Amino acid sequence: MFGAGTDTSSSTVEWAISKLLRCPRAMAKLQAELRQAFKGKERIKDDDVQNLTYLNLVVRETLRLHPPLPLVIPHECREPVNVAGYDVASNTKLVVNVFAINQDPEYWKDAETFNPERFENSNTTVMGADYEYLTFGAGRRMCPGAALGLANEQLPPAHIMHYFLWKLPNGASHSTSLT
Ligand code: HEM
Repeated sequence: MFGAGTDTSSSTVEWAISKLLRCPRAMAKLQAELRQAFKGKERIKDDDVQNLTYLNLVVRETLRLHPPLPLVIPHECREPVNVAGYDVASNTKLVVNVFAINQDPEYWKDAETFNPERFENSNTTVMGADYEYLTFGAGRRMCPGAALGLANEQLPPAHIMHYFLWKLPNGASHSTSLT
């Protein structure tokens, strides 16, 4: 529980900052949302960030491009089954490549681009109902901490982006810097 619930969140916060640094448009939009929401507030609390639309989109898009578990925990098949036309023998260990699925160009336009707005009018849920977004897995073994995980991702980036101005060091360009 500790492993599953800590590294997942901290790596996502790091990726969110990295993505925003390379996408000044999204960073400016997020900071505008935060400044508007926190006007006059001395401290930002959990409750303050739950309904921030753009922050939520940034987190979802970061988790699409950088799932903390790019290959989910292996699952072992207990009996022979046929999945989507593929025969899977019993005792086969299956490893789902979430990283590849989350960026499959068949389902995602400009799949590798960081674009939080793609979720604006989208019905894709992050909770395992849509198999093109598998960051939390799906089915009966999907992540039981998904709601907590998502909630954990909101406050740290909100603080970091609200209280500090960020830019790449030594004049590095957005397109060439490493992520
Ligand atoms: C961004 C945050 C998180 C992500 C992306 C994430 C992702 C995942 C994924 C992909 C799995 C494997 C699903 C599968 O095997 O099909 C998993 C399993 C699990 N997660 Fe998370 N997780 C997150 C946060 C958390 C938190 C906060 C907790 C608990 C406090 C947690 C507890 C667990 C546990 C116990 C399992 C094993 C479930 C099982 O095997 O039945 N996770 N998580």
